[in-house]
This record gives sequence, C-alpha cells and structure tokens, in this order.
Amino acid sequence: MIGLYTAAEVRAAEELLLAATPEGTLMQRAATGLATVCLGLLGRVHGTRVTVLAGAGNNGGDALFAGAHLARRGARVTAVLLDPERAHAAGLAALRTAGGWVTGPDGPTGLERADLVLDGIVGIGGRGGLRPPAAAVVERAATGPGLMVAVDVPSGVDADTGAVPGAAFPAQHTVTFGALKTGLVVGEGRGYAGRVHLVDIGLALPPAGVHQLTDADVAARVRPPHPGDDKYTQGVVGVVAGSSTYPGAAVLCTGAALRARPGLVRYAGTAAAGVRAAWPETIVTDGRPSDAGRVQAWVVGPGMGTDDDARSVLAEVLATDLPVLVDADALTMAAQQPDLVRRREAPTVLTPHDREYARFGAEVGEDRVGAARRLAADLGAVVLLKGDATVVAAPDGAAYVNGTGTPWLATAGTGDVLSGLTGALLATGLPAVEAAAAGAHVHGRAGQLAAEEGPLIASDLVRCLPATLARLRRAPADRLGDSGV
Ligand SMILES: NC(=O)C1=CN([C@@H]2O[C@H](COP(=O)(O)OP(=O)(O)OC[C@H]3O[C@@H](n4cnc5c(N)ncnc54)[C@H](OP(=O)(O)O)[C@@H]3O)[C@@H](O)[C@H]2O)[C@@H](O)CC1
Ligand SMILES: [K+]
Repeated sequence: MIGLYTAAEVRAAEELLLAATPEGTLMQRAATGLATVCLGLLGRVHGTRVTVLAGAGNNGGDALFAGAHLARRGARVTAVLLDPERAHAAGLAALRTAGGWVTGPDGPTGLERADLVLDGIVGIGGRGGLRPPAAAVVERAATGPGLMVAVDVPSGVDADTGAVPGAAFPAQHTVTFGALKTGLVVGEGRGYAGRVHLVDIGLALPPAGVHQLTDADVAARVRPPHPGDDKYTQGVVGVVAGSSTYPGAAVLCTGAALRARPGLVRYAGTAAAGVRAAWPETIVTDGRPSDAGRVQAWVVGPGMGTDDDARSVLAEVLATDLPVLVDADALTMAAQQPDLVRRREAPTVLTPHDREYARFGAEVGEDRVGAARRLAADLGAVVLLKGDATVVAAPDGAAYVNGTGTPWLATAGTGDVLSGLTGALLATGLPAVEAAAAGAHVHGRAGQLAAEEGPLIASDLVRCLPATLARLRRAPADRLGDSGV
C-alpha cells in the first residue's frame, strides 16, 4: 500500500530529520532528486532552456538548487524570482555560480522558448489560490512550449485536499519529496499533478491515515478459488436491483458480481426475467430478498426505484445481519431514513456520487477525503465516494484514494457494475473498507482495459472483469496506481 500524507505530517517528519542532519542536507537531497528526474525527462541537457519559477520559501530553494545542477550540466537556466528580496539566498547563489540568469516576472523569463519549466513558487507552505503575480506567470508558462514540472506540489494545489481554489500550475510531472501528499492524487489536484515522481529524502514517516492500493495489494485480496472450494464457499452474493420495466441495471450489476466472483449469485426482484435471460448462471426469484436463499452479502439499489415496495425491500435487506452494499435508488431512500443504516451492526457500504452524497444533508465540498470520513463516521458505514479519484472511508477514519480511475468510466451503467463487483468482494468476507477500495481499483483497471478497444459501455466492463483480475494477479509487486508513482 502507498501511504498518503498531509503537509503537517511531512513537516513533523522533516523536523526530526532536520535536527539530525547538517543544515541544508534535506534540501540538497530534494534538489538532487529533482534534477535527476528532470535530466531523465529532458534526455539531452546541454543547450536546453530551463526556466525556474522561484517563490520566497524553501520550495523556491529546491528549484534554484536543481536549476544550478542543470546549469552545471550545460542547460541555459533562467530563474524568475517572484519576490526577489526574499528569494532563497543559498539557492540563488548556487544558481548564479553555475552560470544561471536571474530576472523578475516582468523581465526576460524565457518562458516562450523554454524546454522545461520548474515550478518552485510554493510547496507545502502554500495557502489559498495563487496570488496575482504568481498566477500571471503560471498562465504564461502554461501557454509556452516547456515541459511543466512541479516541485513537491503544483503551486496553487492544496497539498492536503487537492483543492484548487484559484489559479494553479498545470504540471505534466510533479517531483515530490519524502512522501506522497494526498492532494496530488485526489480532487482537482490529481489533474494538476500529472505523473508523480517520489524522491526519497530519508524521512521516517508514521503510519499513514490514507492509503492507495497497488495492483499487488488488490490481487492479494481477491483470491482465486482454492482446490477445496465449492460454489458456496467462495462467497454468495445477493443482488436486488432493476425493475421489470428497466432490467438493465439488474443485468449489469448481476453480471459484474458473476464475473468478479463466479461462485454463486442470487437475484431477487422484478427484473428476474431479464436477469435469467442474460445470466442463466444466476439463481433468480421474482419474490422478496428473503425468498432468494442464503447469501453472504447483499447489493441493493441500482434501478430498483423508490416506491413503497422498494422501500420495504430495502428495509428488509438492511434489517439482515449481513454485509450490505447500498447504491443508487437505495441511497436516495437511505438518505431519508439514515437510522436504517445507523442501527445496523453488520457492515454497510454506501456508494454515492456527489449528488447522492448531498442527499444525506451536506455537500461534498473541496475536501473529498474529509467528506467521505464525515459521512462514514455519522452513519457508522463505509462510504465509497465516487469521483475521478474515488475515495473510500471507514467510520474509524481509515481511508483510501483510488489510483486507477479513467474518464472513460463516466458513462451510464458503470456504477451498477461497481456495485455488483464490490458486493461480490464483500461476500468473500473481506473487511468492508477493503472490499470497497479493492472494488474501486478493479473497476478502474477494467475501465482502462475496456478503453483500449475504444469508447466503452458498461457491458464492456463486465466482459473485461476476468481479464482484469488475471492481469492484476500477474502484475509485478511494485506496479502502483495510476497516479503514476
Ligand atoms: N523543511 C525542509 O527541510 C524541506 C522542505 N522542502 C521544501 O520546502 C517546501 C516548504 O517550504 P516552506 O515551508 O518555506 O514553504 P513554501 O512551500 O516554499 O511556501 C512559502 C512561500 O510561499 C508563499 N505563498 C504562500 N501561499 C502563496 C500563494 N497562494 N501564492 C503565492 N505565494 C504564496 C509564502 O509567502 P508569504 O506568505 O511568506 O508572503 C512563502 O514565500 C516544501 O514544499 C519542499 O519543496 C524540501 O527542500 C525538503 C526539505
Ligand atoms: K511548487
């Protein structure tokens, strides 16, 4: 698992290390790592044009020292000082000694011809949207030809939440130091960070409160059948979804459960005929969930409607002592009767998108991890908050940010696939928060695989699930999420 950290956690770890190392050591490690990544990205350094945007803090210091490294290797480096009086003195001296030029935001920045732009305006010390002079120079950099590389954090992105309250540096690569900051992989920040490179500066970090699963983590949680398994021991999932008029959600949800966990899937609901026709492997009843037979977890909600019958079916499922995944229409109904969820003792997983989340009484806002944690704590349930980077949080605050999302998943029916898939993992006995995080990861990888063939529809995801799981099991242990690290 990859740990994700806040600025305060990184600062606390830095302080310990700063006290134990000669002055400037950490910045030298950071700057050397940064320059090494830049050398790799540039390929050829001699004669390349580099513009360093340097703010007044240590982030600017990192960038200036890295600029000095590149200048010593023959790059033509221009440092643009946003606050010349307060620029990092040692970094500036190093750059000058290495032959770099220095100017202000209104001087000859070289941005219009740069091969590489290093963003050292602000790092974890940034607060709020970028101030006007910084915002203006970032805008010029973004319209220029240079490769956009952010130092530690893209300036203007909140390192903790990924919020982007104003202008921000749209990086193609972010070279981050010591630990991955949560804001690089969640919310809007994810889109500004580009590919993230982690440079080790020797920090000793405490256990993280937020994690990202790797392919290997997920493969270890989605076990293949053991030789002694039968159809019941692999986990039996029950699906309550769809309606006679709209069987599609039921067909997708059931199909995903079958493809994720081909032990046994039961279906209860009015789309029984459609499900039977699409998936003859399913044991189907058009009666109540209690008529379906024994299951180890329920998925309830996609396309089931919100009428009185649906309400009573939802109440029946939530009254069981089994894990339940609540999605779509069932979320709408649960938001009106949240005590049905609160008083459960067995695990519950809620899978809202932002509008469904708001039905529980508050908007998601810019801090998506915080929002998922709040609702999870309030309801005593695992919350899987869907998004570009889906967030999963447990009532105790444990949280995951998914790293495999793809914009191709923004199409009808993909949520039904996620709930069937995740419900199947829940039925295998995985802790609910892990089933949800693993479900989101597999869903994203299935989206990527399906999108290799062109624009995807939700049924493609179902079709791709077996190959996705097989690929996950073959993935090298260090293949990480697509936040790029
Ligand atoms: N600690 C260590 O040993 C190591 C730290 N390292 C590096 O240090 C970085 C943290 O450095 P830091 O603490 O100096 O803060 P930093 O991110 O440079 O920002 C402060 C400056 O930004 C300004 N500013 C703030 N908001 C702004 C805005 N919206 N728009 C515009 N400007 C804004 C603020 O201005 P002020 O408020 O003071 O006027 C001040 O000038 C960290 O990210 C990593 O890169 C590495 O070298 C490893 C070792
Ligand atoms: K930066």
